[in-house]
Amino acid sequence: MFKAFIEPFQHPFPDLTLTPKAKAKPKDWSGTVGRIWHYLAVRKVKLIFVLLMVVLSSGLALLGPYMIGQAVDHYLQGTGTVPWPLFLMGLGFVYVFYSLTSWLQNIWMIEVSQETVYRMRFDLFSHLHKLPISFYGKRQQGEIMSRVTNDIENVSGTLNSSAIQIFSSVLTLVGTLGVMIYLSPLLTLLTFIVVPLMILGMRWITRRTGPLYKERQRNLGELNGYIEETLSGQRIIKAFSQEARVMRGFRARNAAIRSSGFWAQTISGFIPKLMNSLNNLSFALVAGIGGTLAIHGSVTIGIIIVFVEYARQFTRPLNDLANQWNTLLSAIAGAERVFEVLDEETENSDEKEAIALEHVQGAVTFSHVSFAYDEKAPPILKDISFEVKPGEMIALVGPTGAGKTTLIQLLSRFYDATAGLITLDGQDICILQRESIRKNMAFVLQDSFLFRGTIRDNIRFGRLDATDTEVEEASKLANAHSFIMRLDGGYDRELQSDGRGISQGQKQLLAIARAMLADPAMLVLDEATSSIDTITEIKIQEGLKRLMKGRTSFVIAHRLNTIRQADQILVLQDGRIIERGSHDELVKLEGFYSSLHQGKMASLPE
Ligand SMILES: Nc1ncnc2c1ncn2[C@@H]1O[C@H](COP(=O)(O)OP(=O)(O)OP(=O)(O)O)[C@@H](O)[C@H]1O
Repeated sequence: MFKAFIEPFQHPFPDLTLTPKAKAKPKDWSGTVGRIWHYLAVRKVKLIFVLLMVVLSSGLALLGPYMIGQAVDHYLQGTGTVPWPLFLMGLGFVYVFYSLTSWLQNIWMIEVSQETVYRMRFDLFSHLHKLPISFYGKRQQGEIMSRVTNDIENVSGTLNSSAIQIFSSVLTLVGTLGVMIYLSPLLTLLTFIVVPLMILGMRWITRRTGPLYKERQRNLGELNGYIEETLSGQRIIKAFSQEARVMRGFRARNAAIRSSGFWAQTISGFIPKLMNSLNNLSFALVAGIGGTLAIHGSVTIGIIIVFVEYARQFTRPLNDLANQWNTLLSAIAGAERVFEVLDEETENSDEKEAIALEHVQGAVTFSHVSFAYDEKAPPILKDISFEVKPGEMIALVGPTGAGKTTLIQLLSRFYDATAGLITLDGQDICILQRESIRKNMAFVLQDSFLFRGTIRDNIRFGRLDATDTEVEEASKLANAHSFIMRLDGGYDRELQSDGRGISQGQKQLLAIARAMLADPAMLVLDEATSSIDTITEIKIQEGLKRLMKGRTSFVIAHRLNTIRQADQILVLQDGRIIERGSHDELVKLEGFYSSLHQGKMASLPE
């Protein structure tokens, strides 16, 4: 139960947020774009250069056809000799310079967008480490991962290509329109007759594809969550032969992505077709009516050449706009999902004046503490009161679901009590910094989490500045040294994620060593229940005994023989303390504990 939430918090990450960000929730599209701009603005100067290059390249794209038209008219009308070598050099210069500005714009924008997503990813990841445990209870890990990876990648891709392309397209459109009106208002009108049709068509299409892209991102997150869950649960899936059921679940989620992806892409696939058809119509109008006008001498051939070229040029940005629009919508959907997480209240946000406890003694009191995970649901802990002196050992006993883990969660402030008071060394824990409480607590759990890395690094997770000698000393006290030395590579042996490759008992010995190194004033031990051989168990018990010496220890007990020495045993049932005292006192009481002890209950009741 503890495994998933405790260890990552033993060394909470400092406040690493890179970019100050607007806190308002994105209620709409423009809110999200505004927040992306916040990130982009970090590279303002580069961005200005990019925009300058876009303006230059758009201008050069207009200049080329204009020069060709002018040359043709000069030649046909015989109004002057065309200095061909100079003209060709000029034209060559325009196109080379056009390529250069486009290339520079591309390179610099890649830099801006990579910096943007780097900061976004960083902010998101560091924010994730500041969120309360309740946040993780509500979501699948894979779904959260999808936001850090897929959604952010989506924003990156769009910034690289679409954002600048859209700006460039708008510029080209406006520029083309200006020159066209200057050359021939009538031909301009003919060319632009198709534009309202294009806009209507695009609006019709994007209105349908926008929600589909959003749905696709959501489906992708859902699929990632499912994959993560089923991969980490492989052992159970195989043990219960549930492969077929898992495949059915996968198929349904995969099909949902296929369906939203299919419709989004099919409908947006109409855009180029629509644009092409309308483009051809515009060509035909310019060529047909323009040709007739040229015969009557109202326009020159050069102008018609310029118009045909511009007609192509202005439909290309329109085409691009339509295509990029979809990508942009999909990126905004991704960014919204990222900002949604960034807007989640952090665990520390209410603690500006919180006190840091330097030297914790380990005196703990609970007085009339009640707690409910959900305000509307009945409380899980009811009127809990007890007192622990520094260095005492407290055992928590009770049936499953009695509230033992919840009680510890309140002490470590993963949740705050709904009523009552909890103190540590006489201070209300609500006015203490969470970090200072957790730094003074270590957890040794049934299934302790180990990270990918060497055994040495995993032990050093208890105290990052510990020397190699200190790591080995702690391992010796924890009874872990001898098994580590027998392993291939010893302390440098690489562990796979979650300590796969070593046994359950060995994992526990490493967890004891880690806690020993952390040297905290308080300990939480979730006793191993089974699956550990007798010799290893003796070693673990010995290690734990040394670890508990002089520290306030809370032991969640599953078997009674290990808690005989406890200074206090609290028997919990349905969130209440029903019995309390030492082992001898409780046996004499002839109540719940005594029945357990005499073996009247084969195991703790459900
Ligand atoms: N995150 C949560 N949200 C809502 N309810 C929860 C949550 N965690 C635990 N509960 C509920 O709170 C009750 C007490 O759970 P808790 O884990 O504290 O019991 P426990 O005594 O430690 O049990 P076990 O020995 O099986 O670990 C249970 O009914 C459980 O369903």
